[in-house]
Amino acid sequence: MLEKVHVDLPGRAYDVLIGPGLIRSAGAHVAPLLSRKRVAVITDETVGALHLDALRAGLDASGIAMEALSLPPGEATKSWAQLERCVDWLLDQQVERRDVVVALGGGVIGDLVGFAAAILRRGVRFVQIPTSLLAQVDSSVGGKTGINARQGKNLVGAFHQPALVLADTGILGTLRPRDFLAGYGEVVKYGLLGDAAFFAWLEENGPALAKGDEKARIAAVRRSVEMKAEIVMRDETEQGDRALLNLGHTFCHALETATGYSDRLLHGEGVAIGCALAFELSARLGLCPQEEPSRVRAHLRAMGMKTDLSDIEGDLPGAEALLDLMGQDKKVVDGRLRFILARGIGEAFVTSEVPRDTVLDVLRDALAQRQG
Ligand SMILES: O=C(O)C(=O)C[C@@H](O)[C@H](O)[C@H](O)COP(=O)(O)O
Repeated sequence: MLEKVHVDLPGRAYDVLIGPGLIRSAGAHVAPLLSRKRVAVITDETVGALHLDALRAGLDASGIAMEALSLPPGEATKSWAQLERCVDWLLDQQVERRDVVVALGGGVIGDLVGFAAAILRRGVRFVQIPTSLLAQVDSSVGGKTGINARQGKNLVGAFHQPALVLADTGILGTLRPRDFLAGYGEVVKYGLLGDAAFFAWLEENGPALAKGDEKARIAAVRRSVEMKAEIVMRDETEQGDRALLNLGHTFCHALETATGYSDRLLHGEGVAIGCALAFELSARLGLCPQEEPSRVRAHLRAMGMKTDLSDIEGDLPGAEALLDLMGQDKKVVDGRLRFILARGIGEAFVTSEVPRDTVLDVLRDALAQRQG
C-alpha cells in the first residue's frame, strides 16, 4: 500500500513515500542515507509524546541510535530563539556534515528544522517525517524552509531540499479535527490551482476523507504531492510557476500576521480563506464567473471549514492595514504586489495587473460581513 513520488532535481533528487506504517519502518528507509548509524531528531512536545517512541523503535530495528529534542508546539516556535536553540543543540550533539537530521512534526517543525539543517555547518542533509496533513501534502516537499520575522511570515529562510520524506498516513487519525481540516485547506488549493477534476473528486470524497477513509486519504496526499513535485521540478526557487503554490497565501500571510500567528487562525485555515478571497477577486476582475468563488466557498463550508473573514474571532485590522501587511509578501516585485488569480477552478495564474482599489473593495466587503 506504499506510494512513491520522485522529486527529480539534479543532484538533489529524493523520494516521498506515502502510506501507513512508515514511522515504524523508518529505519529501513533512512539507513541507506547514513554514514554512521545515528540521527538527531527534532520534534515538538505534542508530536513527541505521540510518535517519538514509535520512531525510536522503528530506527532501532535497523540499529540506528537517536537523540531527540522536543520544542513547544505552535507557529510561535518558528522564531529566531527556537532556531538558535535547534542549532545549538545540534552542535552539542556533534552532528557532522555527513549526518542526517530528522524533522518529526507538522509544518512548523519541518520549516524550522529544515532551516537549521540548511545553515548548520553550511548544510546538513535532513529527512522530513511530516505528521500533519498540511505537512504531508505541502510543506515537507519542495525545500522551502525558514522562520517568521516580526515583519511577516516566512521572511527568513533558505531553499534546502530534504533527502527523503516519509508521509505516514496511518497517523493522521491522531490529529485534532481542526488541524486535519486546516491541512485539507492546502489539499483543496491543489485542485483549485491546477486540477479541476481533483477538485470535483474532493467535492465527492472530502467528507469520507475527513471521517478517516484511508484509501481516500492516501489518494489525496499522493495527488497533492505529485502536483507539488511537478511544479517544484519546473521551478525550484520560485522564479515563475512555483508561485502558483502560493494561491491564497498573500491574503493568508497578512491574516496570520494580523492575528499574531496565534490559535485564532491556523495556517491552513488562512489558506482556505485566502483561496476563497483570491477567487472572489478573480470574479470581481471579470476573470471568472461568480459561480466559481461560490462553488469554492460551498465546498469549504460543506467540509465545516473556516471560509470567510467572519469566521475569524476577535479584532482584525481594516482593509488598508491588511493591504499594507501584504506588502511584505515575497512575491512583491519593485514594490508591486503579485497575486495568484484564476480563470476558473483549476486554472490559476500569476499576475501583477491587479488594481489596488479592487483588492481593497474585496477586503472591505469581506470585513463588512463580520459586522453584518
Ligand atoms: O512550496 C511552495 O512554494 C509554497 O508556496 C507552498 C505554500 O503552501 C507554503 O505555505 C509555503 O511555505 C509558503 O511559502 P512562502 O514563500 O509564501 O513563504
